[in-house]
Amino acid sequence: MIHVQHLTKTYEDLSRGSFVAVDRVSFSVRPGEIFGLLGANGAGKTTVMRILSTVLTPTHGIATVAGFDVIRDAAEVRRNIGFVSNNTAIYDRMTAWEMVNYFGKLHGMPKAELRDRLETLFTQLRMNEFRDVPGSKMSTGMKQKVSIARAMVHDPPVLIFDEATLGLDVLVARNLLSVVRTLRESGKCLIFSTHIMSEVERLCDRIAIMHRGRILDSGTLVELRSRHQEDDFEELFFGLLSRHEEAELDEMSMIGGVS
Ligand SMILES: Nc1ncnc2c1ncn2[C@@H]1O[C@H](COP(=O)(O)OP(=O)(O)OP(=O)(O)O)[C@@H](O)[C@H]1O
Repeated sequence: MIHVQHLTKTYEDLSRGSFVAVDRVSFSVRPGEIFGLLGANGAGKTTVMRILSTVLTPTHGIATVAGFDVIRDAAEVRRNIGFVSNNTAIYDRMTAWEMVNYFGKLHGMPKAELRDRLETLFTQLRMNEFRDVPGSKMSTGMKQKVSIARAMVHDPPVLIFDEATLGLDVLVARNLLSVVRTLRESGKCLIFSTHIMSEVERLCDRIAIMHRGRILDSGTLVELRSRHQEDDFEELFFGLLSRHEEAELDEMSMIGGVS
């Protein structure tokens, strides 16, 4: 469903010059699977997600979603994905129902089909009790559900969650994770980025650990634990990062020694 191969993104930055934010990243995600991108701030997760949602173009490499190339077939990719982040705009004066309906119309959905879809979504996400509440009166949890419903209105096979639990209280974050699990059961292909280790541990079928634009390792939790002979996931994560940093320092000192 999602195939990413040697994906690279370089930003031209005034202070840093040419900066490689994503460096030859490769992974695949299947239907019915939750793939977790785990990394600290600045690891490059959002950049990968933005490339997959066609907001950014890669500098090198290939990314396809549902068989469509993110550059050549951007419109098809957008039809096949839903994007959920933590800062989706919620319009103060529109009700939950109006907002999701509005996005369905933007996707060109016929009226009757859209109404049925909204009924299904509002039931599935337990949104019926606030379907007529305007954005200005919604709690954070309600807003997050509207963002998810909005991303799902056209029933895309692929859903991208970029740091979607950021700023949510424990209960709301827990609900969101349970929605993500339900989506997996319905066969959706899900990619989920976070810096919270317990979330990937509890939720993701496979995990890629990202640091400074690179994937340091990826696999199921069981595979990662056995490969690194470490049961404590936090220790595993920091061990990987520090070994990577040491290797980079060695590389730099070798280059320094040669020149
Ligand atoms: N438009 C841009 N121009 C220059 N540099 C950028 C731009 N966008 C992101 N970066 C840099 O690219 C790197 C990766 O950023 P990105 O937002 O993808 O990481 P992230 O893992 O999602 O982190 P965060 O959780 O902080 O969003 C960071 O060093 C960031 O400063």
